[in-house]
Amino acid sequence: MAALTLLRRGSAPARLLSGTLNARNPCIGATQGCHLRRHFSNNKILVELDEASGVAIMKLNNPPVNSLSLELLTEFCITIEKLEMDRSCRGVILTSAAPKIFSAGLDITEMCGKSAEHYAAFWRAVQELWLTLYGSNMVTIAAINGTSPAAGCLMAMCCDFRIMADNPKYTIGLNETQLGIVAPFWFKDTMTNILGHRLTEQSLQLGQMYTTPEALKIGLVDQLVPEDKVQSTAAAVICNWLAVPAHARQITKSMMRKQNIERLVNHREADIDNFVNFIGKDSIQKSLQVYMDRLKQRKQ
Ligand SMILES: CCCCC/C=C/C(=O)SCCNC(=O)CCNC(=O)[C@H](O)C(C)(C)COP(=O)(O)OP(=O)(O)OC[C@H]1O[C@@H](n2cnc3c(N)ncnc32)[C@H](O)[C@@H]1OP(=O)(O)O
Repeated sequence: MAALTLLRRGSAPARLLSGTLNARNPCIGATQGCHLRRHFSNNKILVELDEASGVAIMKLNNPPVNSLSLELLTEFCITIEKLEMDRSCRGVILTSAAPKIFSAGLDITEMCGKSAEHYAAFWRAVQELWLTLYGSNMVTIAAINGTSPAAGCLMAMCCDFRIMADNPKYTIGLNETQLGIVAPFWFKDTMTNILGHRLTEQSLQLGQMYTTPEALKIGLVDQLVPEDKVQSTAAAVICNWLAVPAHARQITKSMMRKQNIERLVNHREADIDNFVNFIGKDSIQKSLQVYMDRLKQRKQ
């Protein structure tokens, strides 16, 4: 099932056309103290949906570093699809349940020493995450409360707005080349739409991880706030986004993202073949192993 919500629902979806009392300002209910909260979680994702505001807080919960395993990727897509179908949900704040780490990116162990079938299933799930999140009709805000390399950064870049904790220890970026691997074209396209061609080229070639002031300066994140203000700022920002007429905002989002989404949809199988061939190479397996060994040695 291709999770192409924006393309599937190119015009305003029925659930929004049906309207609600607070359709113009969905945060009114929340400020009036009318809180109907629903909690649901699967193994790796915690969700709290406030029906008054229409906002779900979605927390990645895969300790110690929220690496994106096949299980987490699958649960992530199911959760977004579920929220997308839920009439009472119109926006998602994506954040981490782990202290200091938003997400360590793809689970490297899923890309080491496994079969070609496993690599293909894993990569399909990574694609699905991107299609689901980047193509979501909902307002999506990344509340980046920790370091966020590679696919962690990609997840944040898929969102409509990025708020990051202003902590000198946190970094964010697409560091794939540092692992000896190459970010695929749709990672590159996502970053290019945010940073522009020149900066993306430099950033990808160097596998650059940015400090928080650097990330703000180049526009990789939209706002820096003190660590204890990340969630409250995200809640305030999402209210502003939800106050815009939904159908107009959604069509605009679709217009801006459609080309990138179609590109992956049209080349999905070739992209999987490419990944499987690339990641299965002895030299690439060696690079990943060296990288993992270095990570472990840092601790000793
Ligand atoms: C064609 C191919 C394209 C593929 C595109 C790839 C996209 C990706 O996302 S690749 C993944 C890139 N991620 C990274 O480079 C991050 C690596 N991790 C770190 O830099 C650090 O772990 C940290 C900054 C995220 C956290 O540091 P710290 O709090 O000091 O925690 P540890 O380093 O001690 O890590 C704890 C534990 O977790 C393991 N681990 C860390 N990252 C990953 C990961 N991405 N995948 C799998 N496992 C990871 C780490 O090895 C430690 O394990 P143990 O030693 O067994 O405790």
